[in-house]
Amino acid sequence: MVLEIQNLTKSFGRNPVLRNVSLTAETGMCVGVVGRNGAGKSTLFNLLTNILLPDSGQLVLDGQPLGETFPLAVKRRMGALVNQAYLVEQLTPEEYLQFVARIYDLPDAQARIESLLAHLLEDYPTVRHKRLGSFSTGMKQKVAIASCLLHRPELLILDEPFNGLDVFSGTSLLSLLNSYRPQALTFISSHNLAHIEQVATHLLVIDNSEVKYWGTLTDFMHGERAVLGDTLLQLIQPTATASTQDLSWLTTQR
Ligand SMILES: Nc1ncnc2c1ncn2[C@@H]1O[C@H](COP(=O)(O)OP(=O)(O)OP(=O)(O)O)[C@@H](O)[C@H]1O
Repeated sequence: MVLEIQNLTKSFGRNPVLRNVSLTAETGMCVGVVGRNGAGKSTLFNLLTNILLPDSGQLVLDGQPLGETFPLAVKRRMGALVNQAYLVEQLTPEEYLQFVARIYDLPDAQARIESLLAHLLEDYPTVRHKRLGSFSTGMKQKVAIASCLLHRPELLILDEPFNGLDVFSGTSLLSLLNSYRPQALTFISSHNLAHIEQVATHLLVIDNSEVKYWGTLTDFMHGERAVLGDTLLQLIQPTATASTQDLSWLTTQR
């Protein structure tokens, strides 16, 4: 799969969020999308999943422009965790994934469902009969991630998948994503740059509505064993200064 993002531009009212975002990426790449709060990462993911329409620009998949409404056949090739993970809270995790399997027309998904849930939810045997409404934030997140992977998507879009995950679950998800990487083109965002470093092959840095960097992670780090966060700060906040706000009312001793 080859995805071309061509000059995507999006504003909300008078607020330009993305300007002329362009790149070409293909199966096997994992693109880490990073930038400050409000930089436009989720907006980009919403454009990639047809939740939002661009003001201009387009997406081209394997040479075919996707148009305003992505064809169903294209949507079936995608798996996405965007915005707040939405689950049917009355269902157990297994029932929910069976529901997702039906949407994707997967007749024999039971073995997949069992193995994914058992991998992602370490206490699966004890929680398997509980309704999702009673799950913790992190447990819900893991079920949502399982629902994105069930149909083996060729385009995997994960907006902040590590949110709510404990250190063990985060490590387990990293290993799963690294194993799955050759099967798909993955876009992933995270403010935890240690996670991005461990999973991304490529980096897309968005700042001030524009692409500040697009390329391999290795090139971004100039081939050095630098810390990704430091290199990123140099790029998007070269004259970083401490806040000048007077917060002594908060920080002085009582
Ligand atoms: N539906 C909307 N209507 C109006 N403005 C929006 C909408 N969605 C996002 N925005 C604005 O677009 C900008 C980019 O938001 P977006 O959620 O894409 O940022 P982000 O990079 O994902 O941020 P974060 O790291 O905080 O999750 C922000 O200024 C936000 O206020």
